[in-house]
Amino acid sequence: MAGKGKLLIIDDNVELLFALQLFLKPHFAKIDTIKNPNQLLSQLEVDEYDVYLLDMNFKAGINSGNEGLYWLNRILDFDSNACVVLITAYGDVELAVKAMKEGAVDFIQKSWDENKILSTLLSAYKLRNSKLEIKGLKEKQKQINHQINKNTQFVRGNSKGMLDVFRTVEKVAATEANVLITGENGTGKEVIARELHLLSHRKDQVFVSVDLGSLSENLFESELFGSKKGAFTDAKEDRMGRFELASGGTLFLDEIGNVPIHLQTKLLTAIQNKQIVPVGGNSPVEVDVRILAATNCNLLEMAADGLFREDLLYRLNTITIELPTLRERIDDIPELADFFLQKYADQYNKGECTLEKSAIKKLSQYSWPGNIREFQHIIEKSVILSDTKKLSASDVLIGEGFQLSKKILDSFNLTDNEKLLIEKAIKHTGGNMSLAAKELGINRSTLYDKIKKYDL
Ligand SMILES: Nc1ncnc2c1ncn2[C@@H]1O[C@H](COP(=O)(O)OP(=O)(O)OP(=O)(O)O)[C@@H](O)[C@H]1O
Repeated sequence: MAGKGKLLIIDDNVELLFALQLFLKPHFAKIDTIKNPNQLLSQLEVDEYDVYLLDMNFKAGINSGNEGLYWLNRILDFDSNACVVLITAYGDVELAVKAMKEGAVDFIQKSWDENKILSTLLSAYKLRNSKLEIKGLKEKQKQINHQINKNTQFVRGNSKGMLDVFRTVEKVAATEANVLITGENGTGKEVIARELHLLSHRKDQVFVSVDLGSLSENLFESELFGSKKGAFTDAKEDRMGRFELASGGTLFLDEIGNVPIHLQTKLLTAIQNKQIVPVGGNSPVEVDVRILAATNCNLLEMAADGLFREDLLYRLNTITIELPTLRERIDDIPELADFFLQKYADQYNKGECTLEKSAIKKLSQYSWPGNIREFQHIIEKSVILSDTKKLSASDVLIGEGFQLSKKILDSFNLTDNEKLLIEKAIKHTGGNMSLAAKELGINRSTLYDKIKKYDL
């Protein structure tokens, strides 16, 4: 069976070239040879090789190996994933080590046996395939990131509060500073974190978000730091945690104020040492992450009350960005309304829709305890239910979902009662979704799922 891969042999010993070509022919799809290394660059212009077998010494009498090192570097300049195996004079181990430091994958000493040279070259070919696979995956990751980033459109707004926010965002994005983003639920903290990532040097790497508010204490460590096979009953294989997944990119720690104090210590150690130890493992793994964190809690107050570690707070809040509530940025309501109107009109095939002045007025007068998240749901609901393309005040369905309670007080229906309890919890906590979720005994993402499901 014919071999795979292309091999280029560069050596000034013509007999050796001939012998090697004959012996290796069945194992490679193509073998070319060059006896004068000066022809190497022009050869690389015409063809691409998987593996190179390169002599270290070309000129009779000069055995410094420098010429081999020179050509090694030219090949790597041309293709950084090239797999170059060097032929060294017997006893030239020091030189071979130097060459491997410069990027050669292996070396064989002259007067080799045939099995040794074949196995070295076939291993180099395997390595080449792995390198190309990694290159392909990195490229794919870049494309996927690019696609995700393209889809995350948002409204910057022109209100004074948001202009201040973006002034800070633009100053700190390109730095490696950790940023703490504060603001009520639904004000767009994650949107701002993504924007910071996109404007940073890490933009081609991943943005990994973790909702610490919805992580149970049991899962906290394994989710963040990963786990080794056998660490607990269900750990059937090694699993990477969010820190390691985000390495090279940005890690967004959402709802940081909900982390119990004893777990804060573990978080601090990981951030401080830039190392994590997976659950069930004993060796630390280096991680290179930029930390962005968000909360709707007042961490300074929590620190004063002994509920949040001060040292962790100072690690996180090198820069703090405070997002205004929607009721503090009423000026942005027309732009936001237009943005979501177009978005949902497209999504539900409603054609070109517009909002009449009365509708904008109604949207501007409401207090928006759930901020932009609530605003977005109201526009979505209004687009779905309206019979007209020109939406007026009566088509804007603010507060319609909260009519339920009176009707079903005496009902034993489980769904109705679940809706009622959710409504009550949201009202009781003044729209604070984390607190409402806590009172209901569910996590925040489940609460959001239910709000969407019941159209509340
Ligand atoms: N400026 C904006 N433009 C468009 N959409 C936005 C904007 N800000 C927020 N949103 C939308 O509002 C919703 C809530 O935003 P986001 O999750 O970023 O808020 P948050 O403050 O992190 O919320 P929470 O505190 O509940 O985690 C999301 O669907 C988001 O896409």
